[in-house]
Amino acid sequence: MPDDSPSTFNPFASAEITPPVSSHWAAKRELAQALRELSNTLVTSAPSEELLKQASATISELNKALANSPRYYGSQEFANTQEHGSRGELNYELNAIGGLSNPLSPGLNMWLEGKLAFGKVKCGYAYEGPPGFVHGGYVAAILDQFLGMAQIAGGQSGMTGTLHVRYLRPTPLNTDLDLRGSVDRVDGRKTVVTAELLANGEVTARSEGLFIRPSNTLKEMFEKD
Ligand SMILES: CCCCCCCCCCCC(=O)SCCNC(=O)CCNC(=O)[C@H](O)C(C)(C)COP(=O)(O)OP(=O)(O)OC[C@H]1O[C@@H](n2cnc3c(N)ncnc32)[C@H](O)[C@@H]1OP(=O)(O)O
Repeated sequence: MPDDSPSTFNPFASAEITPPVSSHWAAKRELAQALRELSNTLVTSAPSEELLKQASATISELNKALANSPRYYGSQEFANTQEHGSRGELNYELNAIGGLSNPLSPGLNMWLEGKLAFGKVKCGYAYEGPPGFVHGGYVAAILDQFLGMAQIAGGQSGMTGTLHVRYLRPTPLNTDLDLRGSVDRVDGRKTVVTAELLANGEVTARSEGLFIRPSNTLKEMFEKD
């Protein structure tokens, strides 16, 4: 699984949101944001059935128009075109948790300051689990992605082998959430990373992840087209 990102591309260099690599992705980010707003409206409104059906029909038409364009299934297929950015850059657009062009992603922003990792995210009503609070599965997903980035400070990257989350108190919706983490230890192909999720300065969840740099066999599996 070679890193084909240009050496100048480091989305984790600062707290600034990494700009899109092209006007194509800028437009997609806008559409993804509009879709997030649509999701938020859908789960927080009670329009008439007539308006709901009208909206379904309009959106289906729009979907047909968009689907009738070149299709690339997954970041690797986009990268293979050599027109839509490297796989590293595409991760920043398409990733399920941090991708800004992916409307399902809450848009986790992450960066490294020396050996410390930081992150910011906000989850709207579409992420509700317990009333008024973020679903625990999303909390775990955010921590998984964040720990996966933080492991870079240990000098290698790998897949999540285990993820432990301790939910200390409910994580509020519609609140700026902060993450901070660091590498605890590196042992051969294994990296252990710890992180905390905070709301209004209070820790709501603590986590530890074991990341394993894949064996050659697995790497070959990733590399095959
Ligand atoms: C370049 C990549 C970029 C990867 C890009 C990074 C993105 C990270 C951010 C997103 C995070 C994700 O969602 S990742 C997606 C969720 N995770 C996954 O789907 C992972 C699925 N599992 C796998 O692909 C595999 O099982 C691996 C990679 C975890 C390990 O496979 P392997 O490389 O063949 O490992 P193997 O030789 O068997 O074992 C090596 C050592 O690790 C131990 N070990 C193996 N698996 C586990 C495990 N799950 N939990 C604990 N320990 C384990 C073994 O006992 C052994 O210890 P010893 O005998 O040496 O002591």
